[in-house]
Amino acid sequence: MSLPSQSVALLQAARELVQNLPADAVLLLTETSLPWEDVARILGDCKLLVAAVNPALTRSLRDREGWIVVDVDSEPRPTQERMNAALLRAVTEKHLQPGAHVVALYNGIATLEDGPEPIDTLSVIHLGEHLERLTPQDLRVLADAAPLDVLRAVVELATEIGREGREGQPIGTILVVGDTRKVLSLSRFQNFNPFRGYSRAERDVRKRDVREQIKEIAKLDGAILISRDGIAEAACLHLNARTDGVNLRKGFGSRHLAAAAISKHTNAVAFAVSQSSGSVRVFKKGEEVLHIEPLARPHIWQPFRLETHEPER
Ligand SMILES: Nc1ncnc2c1ncn2[C@@H]1O[C@H](COP(=O)(O)OP(=O)(O)OP(=O)(O)O)[C@@H](O)[C@H]1O
Repeated sequence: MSLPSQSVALLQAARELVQNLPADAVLLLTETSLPWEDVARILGDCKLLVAAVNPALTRSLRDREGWIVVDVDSEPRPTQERMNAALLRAVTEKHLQPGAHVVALYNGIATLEDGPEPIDTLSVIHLGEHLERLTPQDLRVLADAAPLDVLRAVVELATEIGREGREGQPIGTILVVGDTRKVLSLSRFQNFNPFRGYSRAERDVRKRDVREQIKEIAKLDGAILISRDGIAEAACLHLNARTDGVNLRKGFGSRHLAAAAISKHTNAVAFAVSQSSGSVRVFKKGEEVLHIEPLARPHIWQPFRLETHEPER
């Protein structure tokens, strides 16, 4: 197998951009297997991150010195989202600095129904302030509330709810993670619990399809409670923790206040997704410890810049 000439040209362009801009790394998001020796030869000493839809494609690369395999889930999702997820993961795993410049190669123009497609697009991505907000240290601040993989899944869920809304409408919610018994004792159900009757596997937020279901549930009024091992336990909760002594900056309303208060009176962390801005604020012990501006809301979040270059023919 040899590299198609278009891929050769794109890889050469990526290498030149890394040297001349300069940029920090090449991110290769591939849907097909590639002759990796050729890729290595063309990219030379560029730092390379490889993310593949099918994990079998990158299995042989895991032990390769200097190459970094970034895991992305294999569920069908738009390329832009997959790339954002790969970049976010590369940052949280410390392969990239939050302010890094990355040359990304991927298939941006789908021509087949659902078959794997060759890379055809090159983008220069300047990771901006939105990612600076989400370093591994930040996640570690939350680490005693739940294991890292659960926190990552909840961060992803919260930012997606903030970014996407539902049926074209922005939505807000509160996701409370951990200390379930105490949280329930300080809450009341506003409606039937929609998670009732489902198995643990069907409520595990580490699974993408479960997160998709939860996005639907997030439309309902009230908070969603997730156990520290990542199982969605309850929704439609009105949080009743006392709010006196909770100091929030001006401009926050009752949703953020309720999130801060529940985190003050329990060992849970609370993610408030703002309906008005799409931002996610995480509270622990009554204080805001993390602020995440969702990616790919380009009309609002200017720091994320994307420049697309067509390959020269
Ligand atoms: N104690 C609570 N428990 C659960 N949800 C609550 C609670 N208080 C308010 N909410 C939710 O927050 C909504 C009102 O949000 P409000 O605009 O007052 O807050 P906010 O902090 O400004 O949030 P946003 O940025 O989303 O507007 C309510 O409709 C309800 O869904």
